[in-house]
Amino acid sequence: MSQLLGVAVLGAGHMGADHIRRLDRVVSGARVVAVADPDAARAEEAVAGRAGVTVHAEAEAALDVPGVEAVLIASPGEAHEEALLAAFARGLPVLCEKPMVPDPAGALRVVEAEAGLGRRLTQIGFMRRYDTEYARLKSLLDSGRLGRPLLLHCTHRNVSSPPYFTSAMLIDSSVSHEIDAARWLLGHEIDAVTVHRPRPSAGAPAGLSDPQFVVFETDRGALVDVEVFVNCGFGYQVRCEAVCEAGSARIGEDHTMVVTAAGGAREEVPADYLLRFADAYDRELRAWVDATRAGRVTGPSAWDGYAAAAVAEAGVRALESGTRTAVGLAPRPALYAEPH
Ligand SMILES: NC(=O)C1=CN([C@@H]2O[C@H](COP(=O)(O)OP(=O)(O)OC[C@H]3O[C@@H](n4cnc5c(N)ncnc54)[C@H](O)[C@@H]3O)[C@@H](O)[C@H]2O)C=CC1
Ligand SMILES: O=C1[C@@H](O)[C@H](O)[C@@H](O)[C@H](O)[C@H]1O
Repeated sequence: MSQLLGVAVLGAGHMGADHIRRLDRVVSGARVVAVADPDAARAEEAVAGRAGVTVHAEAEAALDVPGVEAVLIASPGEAHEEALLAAFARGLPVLCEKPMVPDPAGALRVVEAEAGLGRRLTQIGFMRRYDTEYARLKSLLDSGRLGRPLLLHCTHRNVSSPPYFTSAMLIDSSVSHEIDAARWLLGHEIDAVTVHRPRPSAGAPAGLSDPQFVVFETDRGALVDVEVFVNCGFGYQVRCEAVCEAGSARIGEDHTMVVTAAGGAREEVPADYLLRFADAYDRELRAWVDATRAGRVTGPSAWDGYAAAAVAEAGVRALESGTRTAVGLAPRPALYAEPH
């Protein structure tokens, strides 16, 4: 491995451009070597002013650039399976944005391909695991001081959704974070989903079922509810309260500054995930670069990516049918025997 980990970034949109900036300016130990995006203007804009970075229309061309030692996938979810398999074929470690692969059959093919290699190469971009508040909640639950967790109440609000957003994406794009966070915080698998739809907000695009109220049942008897509202109009809010046998713990309420002036107080609300989770993305990439340089793979695994896809797919079916829907998970390969 060279002194600075050479990274190819696939996809130079919102997340890709932000990760390129992060690899270049925030995280030490890595350098961006190649960027691929079919939108050449976007790729050029993302690498502007950076010497020694090549730009490509095809993902595989970027992977084959000399000096590429690892891959960061930030293309749309539908492109992830092909990119992951191409990285595996070259033995390259990967940080793949969520959703790992949106459809569970494709996600399982990725798991099987990695298990076939006999070693982990993939870390999935579930950045909440690197957020200070989530990490503190996880430590508290793991300590057992509050007894067994019984309920998680979650809120996930975005100011507005992108134009391509569908009702299913509230679950498989947005709630995918709560699916992973719940599995990780509780150490349980999710085995059933019910989705309730209140009347849609007048602030949501016509035809979008927004907000939604999602209820997950876990294999050890806990319940997780998620209010997801992606056109709330007022701010980016991600909250979670764990209710346990001997107490409760709440995160996501005191993240920003409170400004007191002119006889009143005003709490700032972040506008989007890039602001709310800025530190978490930094820590996520630092952990990935450090582990990769040390020849290790840590963090959310391809199995976690598959489990999230399977639960989300059951959630989308529950949304469409209006009924409680069971989640079917394939057997977990030995490679992923460690707890999530
Ligand atoms: N962890 C998080 O909080 C977030 C994660 N995401 C995830 O990041 C990924 C990218 O999302 P955004 O940046 O918001 O989307 P975006 O639409 O802003 O950018 C995607 C870029 O990928 C390019 N692209 C399309 N096909 C490609 C291919 N085959 N190879 C390389 N590039 C390709 C597009 O031209 C576009 O420039 C998605 O998986 C999304 O779910 C997005 C927002 C937040
Ligand atoms: O991952 C993300 C987006 O893709 C998704 O669309 C948003 O709802 C989430 O808040 C954000 O974290």
